[in-house]
Amino acid sequence: MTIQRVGIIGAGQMGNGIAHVFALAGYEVLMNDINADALTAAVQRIDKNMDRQVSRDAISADAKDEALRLINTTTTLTDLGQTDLIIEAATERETIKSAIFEDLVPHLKPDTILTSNTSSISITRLAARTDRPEKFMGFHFMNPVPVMQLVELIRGIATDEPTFKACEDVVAHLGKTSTASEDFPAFIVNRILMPMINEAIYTLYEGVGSVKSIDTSLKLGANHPMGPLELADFIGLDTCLAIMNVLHDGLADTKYRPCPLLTKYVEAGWLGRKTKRGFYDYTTEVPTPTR
Ligand SMILES: CC(=O)CC(=O)SCCNC(=O)CCNC(=O)[C@H](O)C(C)(C)COP(=O)(O)OP(=O)(O)OC[C@H]1O[C@@H](n2cnc3c(N)ncnc32)[C@H](O)[C@@H]1OP(=O)(O)O
Ligand SMILES: NC(=O)C1=CN([C@@H]2O[C@H](COP(=O)(O)OP(=O)(O)OC[C@H]3O[C@@H](n4cnc5c(N)ncnc54)[C@H](OP(=O)(O)O)[C@@H]3O)[C@@H](O)[C@H]2O)C=CC1
Repeated sequence: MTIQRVGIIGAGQMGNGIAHVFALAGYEVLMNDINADALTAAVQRIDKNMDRQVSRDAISADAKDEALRLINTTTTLTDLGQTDLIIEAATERETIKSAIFEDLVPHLKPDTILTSNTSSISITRLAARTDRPEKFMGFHFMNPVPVMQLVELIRGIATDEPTFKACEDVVAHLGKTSTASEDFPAFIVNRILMPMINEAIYTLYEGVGSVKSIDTSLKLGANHPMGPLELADFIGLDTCLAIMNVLHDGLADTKYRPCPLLTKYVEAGWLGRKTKRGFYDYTTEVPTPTR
């Protein structure tokens, strides 16, 4: 099938990045969020990120204008009924995602492909809540979407080959690279990355090192572009905790136990960059380590 109209659900940091790359590749984008302010902020963020690309000659000013023209927004989920491909990028909570798919399905065309950008949640279980598990799969972008090359594609147990191939072709059309993962908790990237981040938080919790020494160690000692605590703040500590819980519950192994300090930060509402406080304080011009 031809994919031209793409629906994106959730206009947070991932949703706006996904809308950005689809519009630049010439797809019509309809972005949905429960919060109208989130949609306004997402379009402003896309505008700003595209300006940066224009100023660095990565795209032309005309390409930016054309891409912005292709992006529309709505707070009404059922408006997404006529799209060819849906990418759900709402908050990492299974009850939220399941409710979205259940509300949406009766309004979809029969051949619309449904996907989730979930970082960790079972694709098979989400698919089972819809009328089309064979046309459902994981479409996992990395953050920041306009910069990161990878899209992880996840087959649920029922995903059929034409659906997988259609998504593979879309990733190629976006100019990105896909890898295939089977449907196990947190797939490939987060199965490996998130325990590393969680271990960095344990290293802080046990007093082995400060925020600065842990991040500097990994940046200069292992050539990571960001230290693990800086990266946790960038991803969102709520999302990191949700992923650790999916690993812990899904694999029933204590090695995935979320660090109690991570849990405490999330309970405090210290979610990282998005709330201006996490392992760093972002209210100062240069982020300040908090421990
Ligand atoms: C949790 C999950 O489910 C899965 C995940 O996503 S895990 C997270 C995966 N992501 C990572 O690991 C990111 C690690 N960090 C990095 O790679 C780098 O720090 C970074 C690319 C984010 C920034 O790199 P940097 O060298 O410090 O910054 P900078 O030189 O300013 O930017 C590099 C490029 O990224 C762009 N950029 C930076 N931040 C951006 C953002 N938030 N949105 C869009 N573009 C951005 C810049 O415009 C620049 O583009 P050009 O090369 O075209 O000029
Ligand atoms: N952060 C990251 O680095 C990555 C995240 N992901 C995954 O992408 C998804 C989104 O993450 P991210 O963008 O970081 O999260 P954000 O918290 O930045 O954004 C989530 C957005 O979804 C909205 N939302 C909540 N419920 C609904 C709903 N029922 N319908 C429509 N929108 C809703 C939220 O609104 P409100 O704020 O009002 O609740 C918010 O605007 C998650 O599944 C996450 O695991 C994947 C790769 C990387």
